[in-house]
Amino acid sequence: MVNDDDNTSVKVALRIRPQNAREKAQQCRICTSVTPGEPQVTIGSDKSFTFDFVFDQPTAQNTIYEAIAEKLVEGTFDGYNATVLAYGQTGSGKTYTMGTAYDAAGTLPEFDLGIIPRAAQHIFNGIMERKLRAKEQGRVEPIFDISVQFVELYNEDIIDLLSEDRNTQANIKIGENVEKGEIYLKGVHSQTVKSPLDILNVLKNGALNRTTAATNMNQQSSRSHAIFTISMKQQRMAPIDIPTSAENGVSESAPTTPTESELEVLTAKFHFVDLAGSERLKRTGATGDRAKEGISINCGLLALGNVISALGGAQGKVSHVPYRDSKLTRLLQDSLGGNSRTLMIACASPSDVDFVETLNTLNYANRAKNIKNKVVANQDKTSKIVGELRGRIAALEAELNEYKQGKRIIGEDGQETLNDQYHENIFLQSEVNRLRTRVKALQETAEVLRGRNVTLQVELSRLTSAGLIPSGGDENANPMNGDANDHDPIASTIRNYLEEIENLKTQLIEAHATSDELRKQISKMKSQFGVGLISNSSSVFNSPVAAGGGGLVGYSSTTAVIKAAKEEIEREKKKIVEELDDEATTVEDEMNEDEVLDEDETMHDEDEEDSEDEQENDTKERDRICNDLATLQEEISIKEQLVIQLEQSEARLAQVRRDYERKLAELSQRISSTESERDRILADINAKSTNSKATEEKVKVVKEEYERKINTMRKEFSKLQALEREHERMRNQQSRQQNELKKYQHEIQEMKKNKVELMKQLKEENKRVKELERTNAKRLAGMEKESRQKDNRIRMLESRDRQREEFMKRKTEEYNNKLKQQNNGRPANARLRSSNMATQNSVMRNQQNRTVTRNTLNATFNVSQTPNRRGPLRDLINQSKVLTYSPVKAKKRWNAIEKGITRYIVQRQTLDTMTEEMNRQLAERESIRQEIQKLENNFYEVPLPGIEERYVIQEELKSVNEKLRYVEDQIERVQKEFVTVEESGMKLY
Ligand SMILES: Nc1ncnc2c1ncn2[C@@H]1O[C@H](COP(=O)(O)OP(=O)(O)OP(=O)(O)O)[C@@H](O)[C@H]1O
Repeated sequence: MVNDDDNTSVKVALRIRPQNAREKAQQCRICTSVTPGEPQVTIGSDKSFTFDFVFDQPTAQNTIYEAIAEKLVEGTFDGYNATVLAYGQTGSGKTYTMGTAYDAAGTLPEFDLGIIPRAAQHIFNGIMERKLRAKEQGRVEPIFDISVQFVELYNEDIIDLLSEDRNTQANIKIGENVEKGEIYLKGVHSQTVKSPLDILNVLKNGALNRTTAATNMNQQSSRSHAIFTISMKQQRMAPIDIPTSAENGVSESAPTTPTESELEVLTAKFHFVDLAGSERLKRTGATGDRAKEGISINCGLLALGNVISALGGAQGKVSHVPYRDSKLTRLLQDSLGGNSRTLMIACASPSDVDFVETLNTLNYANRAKNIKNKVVANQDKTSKIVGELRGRIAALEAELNEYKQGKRIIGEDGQETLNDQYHENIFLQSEVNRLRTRVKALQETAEVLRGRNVTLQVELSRLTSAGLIPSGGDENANPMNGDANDHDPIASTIRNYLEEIENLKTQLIEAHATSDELRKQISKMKSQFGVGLISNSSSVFNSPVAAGGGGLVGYSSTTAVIKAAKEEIEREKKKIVEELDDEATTVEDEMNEDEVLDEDETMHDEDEEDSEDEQENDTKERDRICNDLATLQEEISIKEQLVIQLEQSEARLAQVRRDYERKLAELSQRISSTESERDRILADINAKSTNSKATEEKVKVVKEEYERKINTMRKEFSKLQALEREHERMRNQQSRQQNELKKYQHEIQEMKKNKVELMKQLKEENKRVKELERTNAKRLAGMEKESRQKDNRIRMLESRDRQREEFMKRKTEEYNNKLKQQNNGRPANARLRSSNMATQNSVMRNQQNRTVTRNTLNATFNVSQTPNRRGPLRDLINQSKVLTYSPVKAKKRWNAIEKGITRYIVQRQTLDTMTEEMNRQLAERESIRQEIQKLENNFYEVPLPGIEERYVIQEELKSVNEKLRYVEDQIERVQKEFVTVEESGMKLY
């Protein structure tokens, strides 16, 4: 059971908390603004971010829950894992939003309850609802097992918050179920819960054990990452789809009816992750243990940032994700890029004092948007297997039916073939049916003729008794009688004419009878199978109606055959196109993979040659298979053309048939009118037979007239005959075409076999390629490990380098001096420019120092760097990477790396200096505010100061307020410049 949106992106929500009392007291400005009606936030004056959800300051807890968490909790009832992750600086509201610090004593008002307590309530309400529904519907009630775990990650140690025994903590291990792609904790207590209150008690007890401490920024700051997990196991009776059996066995596409139900076991895990604050160490003013905690927190979050970057990298191509770099990322492995619906809530402060932290949070969250997870419901294996087996049984039953009917047989060579006798049998049966129809028609004709004979006999005896015809068996006197009247031209003409009429009549009756019989058969078939089935079924091709030749049914059957053949071809085409697409994607992926491999293999020449040969062979082989598939596709297109031609000739045939039928009807109409005319004239002649001369005259006229008429009719009749002959010719052609169609179908069958063969080969090829991929991936992982170690060494060297560089201090001093000067009236941009110049100059000077370390770095950095997306330095290294090794290229590459590093350092230094400036200005703003407060107090002091004194205070207040406005403008300006500098260079992570 795969989810519809099984490729689900990690959703990101931003929550901006209201300003706290301290920020209000400091009269901090609000630096964030949310676009109304849009999930968009702007920080500073013009830097905007868009997320899946954005909640501004006044948003209530229940609104947040309903908008983002409710759906995820519902999903756990269908077996989908979920993770909610709160990220942000200290005091930004992570714990408040998640509800991790729940107080079961009930001091927390309902309004303030976070996501976890609400989810607990929701889960148990859901359980009750489902049980009640099952009861009402007379079904077996589902059984639920809910258990919870609560751990914290403190200084890279996993601590079970539900365990009293702190000694067992060392035994906690992270395990992985590779088959399910699931990460779990060994040695962690899992507590079964029976009610929402149980969950809340567990939450409270765990929260009490959690490591918190007061920092500069939050009185109760969480010093660890907390993961609260609710596991749900559900056993329920789920309806199963039973395929209905058709007459010819059970086909795969047969409609299904949900009649039975079977036991289904679903499991799901919901992780609630409350991360520790992401702020810089400096801001919390932490020292000692707090500082150590801070470093550990930042390492974890840095690793998380690297994982997010790797997963959300360019075009979703992920080569290596460093999950194992920290325990936090390892624990969240299945929530990031794995089997879980994941939501990250970025918590932020609106105040300008937290400008830099908020900007960092927004950047971090922005990258998480690109992560794609693969979400699959956790259904137990047994239910899955039962479903698969049921399908298999249906297919086997269908096959068995075909064997029973003799449609399929096993040849002497053990190969399965379609039975010729079966087809012959069906053909003969159709022939018998056709003849049976004809016999019936002839019987009906005979019946009509018999009736007509009786009528004529009666007429004859009537005329004889009336004396109009001589009696005594003198048949010669009867004008309608043949041979004896040869000498009488009128009589012979009339006789011939009558004979012809009789023949035509007989034919007409037979045609009517045949058509009636066929019509009956059609309506019988319609009522038996329904119209759709008749027109679609390919068995109609062999039906008696089709073989019966001519008529509407024959036409519709051939149309059905053509339609079926076209559909078959369409299906084949689609399959081939899909397979070719798949193949193209695989080839493309492999090509890309090859590129990556190529890069790495520049340093492993021997391996490279072998691998290249293998890959070349693989490519050739795949090309060959692709060509074969393309040829097959071409042949099928040709066949398709032929089927179209068949269809056209079929249409022509139908037209001729229609003409023929119409003419026949007209002729029969005219025959009957001529017949009545003849009767009338005969009666006249008989009545006036006394006057022979006049009679002769009249007879002559009548004769001439009739001869003319008969001639015309003969002409028409011969035309009709020509039409009939044409019809016959077309029918022959049609049967030839039907044979051709059969042949084509046989050929398509053969082609299918070939295609199966090709697909097999393709599969084998893919298997081999995968094997190769696995080997390469292993090698790549090894190389990446090596590369990481080298990265660490580089980082170490860089930090030592930086420590040595005293120029930073000098530069800052210079900057501060310049700033002071600028405060006295110099324009802002000039100041920034000079600051940057100073930075550049310092860096230039510093480059000379750096050449010493450069040799060391040179030795450390070799061309074997593997691609990864961890941080800007690694990005630079990857960007400047060249495919083949040469001293010149290596030098160029080194220069590019060095330039990048310099650029990055300059950018970091500028940002750091700007942050310091911002902090200094914030501090200045604070002192101005205090000064204002003091002046205001003096102004309203009791007893009130004198007028003069108050005037002086007022003047002072004016100038201090102006100063405040100036400082605030400065803060805004630096914030703007900060965003610009940050955007201009590499990203901070
Ligand atoms: N949306 C909000 N509405 C009202 N108060 C809030 C909101 N968000 C946070 N707060 C308050 O702000 C203070 C700090 O919040 P909280 O402890 O949740 O921050 P945190 O991000 O978890 O910090 P840390 O990382 O240090 O643990 C708390 O007193 C909390 O009640």
